[in-house]
Amino acid sequence: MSAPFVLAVPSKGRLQENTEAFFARAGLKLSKAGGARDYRGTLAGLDNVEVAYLSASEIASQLARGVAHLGVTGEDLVRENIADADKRVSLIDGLGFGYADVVVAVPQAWIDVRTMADLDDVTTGFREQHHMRMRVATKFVNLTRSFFQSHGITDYRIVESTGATEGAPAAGSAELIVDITTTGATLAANGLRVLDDGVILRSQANLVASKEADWSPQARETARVILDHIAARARANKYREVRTRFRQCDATLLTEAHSRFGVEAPFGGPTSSGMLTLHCPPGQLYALASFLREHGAETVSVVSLDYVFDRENPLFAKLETFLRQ
Ligand SMILES: Nc1ncnc2c1ncn2[C@@H]1O[C@H](COP(=O)(O)OP(=O)(O)OP(=O)(O)O)[C@@H](O)[C@H]1O
Ligand SMILES: O=P(O)(O)OC[C@H]1O[C@H](OP(=O)(O)OP(=O)(O)O)[C@H](O)[C@@H]1O
Ligand SMILES: [Mg+2]
Repeated sequence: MSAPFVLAVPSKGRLQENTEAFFARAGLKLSKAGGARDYRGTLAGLDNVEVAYLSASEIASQLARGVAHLGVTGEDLVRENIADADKRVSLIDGLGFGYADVVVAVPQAWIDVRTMADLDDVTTGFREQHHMRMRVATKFVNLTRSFFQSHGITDYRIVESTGATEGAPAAGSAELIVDITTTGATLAANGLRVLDDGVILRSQANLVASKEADWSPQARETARVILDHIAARARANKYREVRTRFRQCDATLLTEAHSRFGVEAPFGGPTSSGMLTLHCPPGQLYALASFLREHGAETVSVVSLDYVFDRENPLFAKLETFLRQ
């Protein structure tokens, strides 16, 4: 039997729920054979796929090492945990959940420190006054180092923190922090404020491919099938299907509809009897329906799409390009 294709997904919390829902919407059902406590699962209909349930940071490491072929994890963890990330993994697609910003935050009481340049100014004075370097509490050691370096800040020291980082300044174990924030509530509750240019990374959950994994022809075929489902669902989400039929419907009208409403005509222009199927961005539906009726349509129907399978699969194309590099 050939080696399994490994898909690594988050094992807990909102990331797990969102990941399962995301795959389900794409028609790919994840299931844990042994129930909730099992850390191995399957993907319905794809026998050679092994689903590995892991922590989000472990997923980043396994992708770097090639233990998993594809995985779902946050971009922040990819950039923090994988040196030379763009060579070793490819961010195939942002999944629209798990949004979090990695930020530099200082005590609100530091009214003169609004920017990274201000921070640079105070670090030197701090060192002279306190005979130690300013301390930054974070678990994002690598992201912090490269961001501070890019701003020319060198007079600081990192204090590694694995939990309750926002509490470090009040507890006296650091002067400022680098951590993730989504709503900003935790920072505010701890009397902290993000510097104006202090957003290091805007992260979200991504579908990530590993370069090092064993990309046998069978593994590539499995990836193609998975990415085909995902791309078909993504394409379906972007549009609603609009149908109409009226005599005056012609190529000129279609050109105008395309430029005004961003519609696509996936099956070509109107037939000789004026039958037309369009794919229209959801926000433009009413405007399009009004336009078509103004030009002679009696009826315009609109339906949601579940999947749109195109011959071209941009996600698989991206994977292939990455594996060739
Ligand atoms: N409000 C949030 N809190 C924590 N993580 C979030 C939040 N919003 C999005 N994320 C993302 O979720 C991922 C972290 O998930 P999680 O905390 O489950 O993993 P982990 O850090 O590996 O596990 P653990 O916290 O048990 O060590 C990161 O990519 C992070 O950006
Ligand atoms: O900006 P906010 O919306 O307040 O979110 C940010 C906070 O949420 C997370 O903690 P969480 O409580 O999820 O626990 P975790 O660190 O174990 O993931 C994260 O570590 C921050 O502390
Ligand atoms: Mg966490």
